[in-house]
Amino acid sequence: MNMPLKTELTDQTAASLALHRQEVILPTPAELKQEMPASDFVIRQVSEQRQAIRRILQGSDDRTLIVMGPCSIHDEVAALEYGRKLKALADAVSDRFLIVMRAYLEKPRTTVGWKGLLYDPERTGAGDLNGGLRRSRRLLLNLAAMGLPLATEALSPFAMDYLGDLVSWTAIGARTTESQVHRELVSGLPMPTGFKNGTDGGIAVATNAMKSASHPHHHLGVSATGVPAMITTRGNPDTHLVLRGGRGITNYDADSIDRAVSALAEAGLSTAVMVDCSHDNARKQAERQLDIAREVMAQRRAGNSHIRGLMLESFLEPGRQDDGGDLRYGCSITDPCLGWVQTEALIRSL
Ligand SMILES: O=C[C@H](O)[C@H](O)COP(=O)(O)O
Ligand SMILES: C=C(OP(=O)(O)O)C(=O)O
Repeated sequence: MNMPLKTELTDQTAASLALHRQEVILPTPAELKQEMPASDFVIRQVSEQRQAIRRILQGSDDRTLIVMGPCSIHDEVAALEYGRKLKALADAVSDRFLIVMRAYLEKPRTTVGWKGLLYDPERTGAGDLNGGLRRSRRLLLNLAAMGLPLATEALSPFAMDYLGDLVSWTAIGARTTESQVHRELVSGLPMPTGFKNGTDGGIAVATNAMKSASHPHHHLGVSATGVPAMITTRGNPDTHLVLRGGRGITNYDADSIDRAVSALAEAGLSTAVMVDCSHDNARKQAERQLDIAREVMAQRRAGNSHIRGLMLESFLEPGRQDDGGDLRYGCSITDPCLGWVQTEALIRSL
């Protein structure tokens, strides 16, 4: 196992650079995967789950894809308890829904804040990617062992190299959909990926992202063995739009969805749409997700076959809490979530 190692920078330029940044050596993706391998069974399961998601997005399976779970994971014990409950629910409704668990390990921040288990698992502010990578991979392995398909937000362009083999669906968030680096990343990802609309509610950034990510790219990266590499990607044919509202405006109503579908069709892109019932659509009030999910499913039942998925933020306990002191078990420390009781009742009622 690689021990953390602070590099000594020797020449003068490097010394001045060292004032601005420090380096802690991490395991390479290949080393971490060797230390914590995914079994052949899990690899096959992930591949089948990705295929099942693709079938829904392409319309050959008319179930609804639901990506749901905590806004962020800060406590692995609570995440595993949530995963067990979710798996039982997912099995019970599998004739109507394909449920994928949000196992979000990286959080994009509007300015600053805790960036997720991957970066700072003890939430001390000091950062610990060595610990975060291992704890993140262990958690995904344990959740995958339950048979759950897993979703993450792909934020760091490098994190997927460590964890992507366990992920069945991923999102590019509202704050990064416009980023060329993220579009290049998605172009090389092996799983279906949703691009969120921008934080201002505009969908053009997402349709541009889908076009860009469907093409091959060459970009600067790091190989599985940790050396600089030119990465050549194939283009990802399995991207779709996620409507999450923006700047006080919601976009889950029938007119907004129609406008989005027309824009996608005009651009020659997949018209499969997922509605994120949380974020700006819920105006950060978790309980609004209940009505939004019902309203969107009603549109679907009324014949809007472009609606293929929902996203929900849900955890064991409702609401959110500020981090620090005695934390309420199973309650979000980032955005507010539905509690489990509300979540289960909602899914069964849909
Ligand atoms: O989904 C979570 C948050 O909306 C996102 O990470 C931004 O959070 P922030 O505005 O609290 O930084
Ligand atoms: C940060 C998230 O969403 P968005 O990018 O829509 O804000 C999220 O889904 O956790």
